[in-house]
Amino acid sequence: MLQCENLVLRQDAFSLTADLTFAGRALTALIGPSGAGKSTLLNAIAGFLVPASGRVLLDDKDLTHLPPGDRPISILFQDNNLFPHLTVAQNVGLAVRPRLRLSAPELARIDDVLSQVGLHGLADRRPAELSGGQQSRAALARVLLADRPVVLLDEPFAALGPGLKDEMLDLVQTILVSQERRVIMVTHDPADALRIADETVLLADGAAAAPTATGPLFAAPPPALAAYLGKMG
Ligand SMILES: Nc1ncnc2c1ncn2[C@@H]1O[C@H](COP(=O)(O)OP(=O)(O)OP(=O)(O)O)[C@@H](O)[C@H]1O
Repeated sequence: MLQCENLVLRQDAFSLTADLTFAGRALTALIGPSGAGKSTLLNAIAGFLVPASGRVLLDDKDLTHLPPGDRPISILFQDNNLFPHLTVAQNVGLAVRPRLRLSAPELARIDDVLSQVGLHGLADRRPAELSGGQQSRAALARVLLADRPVVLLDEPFAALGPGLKDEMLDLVQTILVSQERRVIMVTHDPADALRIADETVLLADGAAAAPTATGPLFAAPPPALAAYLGKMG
């Protein structure tokens, strides 16, 4: 169970409060207007932003003051998930060996995760030799190899066309959720949340609302969500 306990997050004049429990093994979407603090909240969970107050807990263990690399958390961003000078296998291997001295069992495991994401046979390519969708799959393969229980997605598929984005969302659901990872996904798009998120957290007006079942939330949106959906037209 992941908890944001009485968190207050500040970035210059911006402030966000979050008192949330991400229970069970659900996939949660974070949605809300631009600048509402979606990335800020993910960064605090991942350890890139120190809270002004409050705690981040995973299964009752206090993570608040652990550096990002020591947290049992993987994060995927929209950009810069892959190093251009490294092959796909090396990019994925960074998850387990920062210096890339990979053992035979590790190389076999890399082959295995590449197959899981549909990149069998492309291990020796460089990112520039892959399509956008294949690059996303390679980044996801690294998350699989890292094998951390919490996975944070900060709109990693936003640059893909709608068909490819849906394919990646489905892959996230079928692989990560079936492996019982705790996935929290930032999105601008209600369709993404409705497609794969069991529950959704609305961020608006400086606060994160409690996680709510996604279908019912969008079927009867509270005023702040209705305003956001209205602006999306
Ligand atoms: N490094 C920073 N320094 C100062 N202010 C920042 C910094 N990063 C973000 N902010 C501010 O914090 C607020 C929340 O930003 P954040 O990126 O978390 O919003 P978001 O909901 O993820 O937005 P978007 O949907 O546009 O990505 C914004 O007002 C932003 O200007």
